[in-house]
Amino acid sequence: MAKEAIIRVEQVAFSYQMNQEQVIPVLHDVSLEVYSGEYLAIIGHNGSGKSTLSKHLNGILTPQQGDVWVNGINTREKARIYEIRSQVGMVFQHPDNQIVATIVEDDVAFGLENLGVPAAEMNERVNFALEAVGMSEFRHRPPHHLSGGQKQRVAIAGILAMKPQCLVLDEATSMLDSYGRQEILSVVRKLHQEGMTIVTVTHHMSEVAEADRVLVMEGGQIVMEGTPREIFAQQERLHELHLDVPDASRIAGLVHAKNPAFSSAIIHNQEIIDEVKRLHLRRAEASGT
Ligand SMILES: Nc1ncnc2c1ncn2[C@@H]1O[C@H](COP(=O)(O)OP(=O)(O)OP(=O)(O)O)[C@@H](O)[C@H]1O
Repeated sequence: MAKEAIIRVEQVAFSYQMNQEQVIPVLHDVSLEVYSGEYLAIIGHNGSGKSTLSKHLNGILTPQQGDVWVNGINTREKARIYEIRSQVGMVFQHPDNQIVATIVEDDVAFGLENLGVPAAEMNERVNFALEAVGMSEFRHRPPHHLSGGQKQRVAIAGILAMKPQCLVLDEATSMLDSYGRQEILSVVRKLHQEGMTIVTVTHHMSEVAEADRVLVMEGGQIVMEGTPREIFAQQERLHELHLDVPDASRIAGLVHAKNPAFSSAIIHNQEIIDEVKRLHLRRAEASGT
């Protein structure tokens, strides 16, 4: 069955115009599709254009050349921007900058109020969204009493209340401690399992290992594409691009260099344990013990 694209980015170019003399070219002829139900990770070193690209996915930025289509709507159609943003929602790096109300449930309802959703439906959607991120019990709390991870969950709930098809996370875990990151990752994992399309921009390679597909950016272009396993197998190329691999891939690469029987195609911690067990078993069988 042909894959259905929710978002199409076609030959996009974009520069930031600082003043009359200074222009910073960032994206150069970038094309990609985001398919319904996939988990896509976008990686690249600082300044490679990931955030600028992600801001094109729901019309926060519009291309200077090329087009971006969200379910067939061109993001240049400013009259349809709410429609676009209710289909593709974005979560940013700083939880504090995304929270506008003084009570959690009002914050989650904020976007719906702007859309003029009737009160009964609004209540239903806020309940659903808070439940989905595990924040129902905090609904009457002021957001500034919450931890970073909890605030990000409220920000995600505000987007889920709009019933989007696609959630774009732009370094949404980078300000959080490891517990906060795990909170967000488990919410995102669950949403994806339930069918939501996820696009994540991240520097955390262990998060990338969870994706279905990875795009690597360099100098405002997409220079690599593949599954996490395909991408992380190319450690030298990633090194040239100043990118890391998950700890599990690095360890497997080191062991593989000493013992080629140990697989280097490893991206998850659990696979290291499985590989050690497999080799032990093989050795035991070979020695007849
Ligand atoms: N609002 C802006 N005004 C001017 N220049 C900008 C703006 N936002 C980004 N840039 C510049 O555009 C280039 C690409 O930035 P962008 O944030 O898209 O990259 P990135 O890959 O997301 O980087 P990082 O990993 O550091 O977040 C950088 O040179 C950056 O300084």
